[in-house]
Amino acid sequence: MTGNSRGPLRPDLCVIGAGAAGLTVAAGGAQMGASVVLIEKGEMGGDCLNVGCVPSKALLAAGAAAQAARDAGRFGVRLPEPEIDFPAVMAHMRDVIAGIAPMDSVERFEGLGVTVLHDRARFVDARTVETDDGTRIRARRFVVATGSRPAVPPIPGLETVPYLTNETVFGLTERPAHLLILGGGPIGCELAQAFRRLGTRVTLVEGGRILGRDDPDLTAVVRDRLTGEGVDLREGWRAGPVAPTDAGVRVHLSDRAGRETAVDGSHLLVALGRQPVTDTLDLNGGHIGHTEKGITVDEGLRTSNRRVYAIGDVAGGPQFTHVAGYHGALVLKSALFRLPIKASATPIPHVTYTDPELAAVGLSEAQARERHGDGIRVLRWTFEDNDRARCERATEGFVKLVTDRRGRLLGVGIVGRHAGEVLAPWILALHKRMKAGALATMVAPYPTLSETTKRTAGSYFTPGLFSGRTQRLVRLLARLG
Ligand SMILES: Cc1cc2nc3c(=O)[nH]c(=O)nc-3n(C[C@H](O)[C@H](O)[C@H](O)COP(=O)(O)OP(=O)(O)OC[C@H]3O[C@@H](n4cnc5c(N)ncnc54)[C@H](O)[C@@H]3O)c2cc1C
Ligand SMILES: NC(=O)c1ccc[n+]([C@@H]2O[C@H](COP(=O)([O-])OP(=O)(O)OC[C@H]3O[C@@H](n4cnc5c(N)ncnc54)[C@H](O)[C@@H]3O)[C@@H](O)[C@H]2O)c1
Repeated sequence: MTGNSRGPLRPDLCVIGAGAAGLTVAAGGAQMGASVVLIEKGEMGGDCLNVGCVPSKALLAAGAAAQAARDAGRFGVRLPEPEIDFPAVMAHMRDVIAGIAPMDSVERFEGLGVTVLHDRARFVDARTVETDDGTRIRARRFVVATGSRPAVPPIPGLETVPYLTNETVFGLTERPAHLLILGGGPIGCELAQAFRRLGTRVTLVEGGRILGRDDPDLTAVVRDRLTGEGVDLREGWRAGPVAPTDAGVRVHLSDRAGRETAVDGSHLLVALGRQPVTDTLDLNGGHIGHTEKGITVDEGLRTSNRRVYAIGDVAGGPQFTHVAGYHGALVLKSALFRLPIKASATPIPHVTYTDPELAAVGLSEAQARERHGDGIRVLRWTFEDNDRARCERATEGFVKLVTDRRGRLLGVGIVGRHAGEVLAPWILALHKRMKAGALATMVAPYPTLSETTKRTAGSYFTPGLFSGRTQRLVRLLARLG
């Protein structure tokens, strides 16, 4: 780097935001020989580590431990109702974060040679970024990776009650008696199950249907489990005016038919989607086009300013940590090696970590019908037909595969135990544009949940394999001796 204390810093790469997206670029860039300035205004690691994936999965794990004790009777192991030490659960969650944090720390990044500035950044012109303390950076390329924050819609009265979002819920010190959750997306569903299993009464309000971007056949299984475990699920009800009560908060609900009702709780969690963090960047000053959905990028993740990339949640596409990391790797390829990149070149999987998990990659049945008409094939294999699932008494769920008429894989959805892990070979198969035969002919170890993969793919061939034609051929060959 050729910067000095008076002039601007002049790195090869200036990365704004140290979440999953920005850290991927900074670590990879520095290790590949580029000079890198990384600017972060808050905590290293961004949302995923501090207020997102990691704490939510740690709470789900604590909830799963409690539920395992409740369900142990099925195996002939009888345990009393588990006692939940909520402060200890939260300490477990913080300990998990603390264990991962060194990977994302200032110390590690400085050790890699990255210049880390703990400050807020904004564009002052098309090729200069400035931090609040006045440090100027004129980089060869900029990468905006400022992420997203919870969207808080203008629900009347919301400002009159203390409400939680993902930025505050993991800081609770006492277990909520009755948690009202607005929004049945991945955040709402995961936290509803985690808190319910940890002994909180939970009411989940969703204006449409839960996990609305997923195949309804798959979400039905998650719905059954949530309600079965006692989550009071109000689908089809939109949250309206909110008001404080003596014991907490009341939310008025209305449905499409114009009916009205209300729900009361001790705490309110708003999980109604995300909004990109663009407001303090002065994007217009940097000649960077944007909408309320995020920074506008092309297939190569470039903004309207050719020096500037935008990646991760702020780029307005699917909002997942693995997408942020994927974007980061692509940008390194483009910015450092000048190679062409295409963000849509590979299918993006997603997993919701409820129990049972819901995992999917590629097209859903509805999307496949829209694109390919009725010539598609839809194949299923249930967890009930899997011996490992039976041994573990986890027979809820199924694999749903969609292929074209020639057996080329179009998409797969799995709802069931460890669905996110079972999805892996399907992701590879879709990435490599394989046909069902490739998975049907592999040997899967017995008894594993992964046998569902082989069986589902194999069912593509069942009608032909066990047909009258095959039977006639076998009899003919037998007669020939
Ligand atoms: C509760 C919850 C659970 C989730 N669970 C999962 C999951 O299980 N799996 C999954 O794949 N995804 C999950 N996600 C989504 C995932 O957290 C995000 O997709 C991911 O964190 C996006 O990474 P990012 O780097 O784009 O943004 P972020 O992680 O938001 O990082 C952006 C960083 O930029 C900084 N910043 C912003 N503006 C400036 C500025 N002007 N100057 C300097 N710094 C700035 C911010 O402080 C922040 O640290 C979850 C999200 C939530 C909220
Ligand atoms: N496991 C994971 O990968 C994971 C987990 C959590 C979050 N995330 C990411 O974070 C994103 C945000 O999650 P989210 O759950 O906050 O948002 P979301 O957009 O997925 O879900 C918000 C839900 O709120 C509902 N809604 C909106 N207004 C409403 C109202 N007035 N009343 C009732 N319901 C209303 C919508 O119909 C929608 O279903 C996800 O889309 C995902 O990209 C991923």
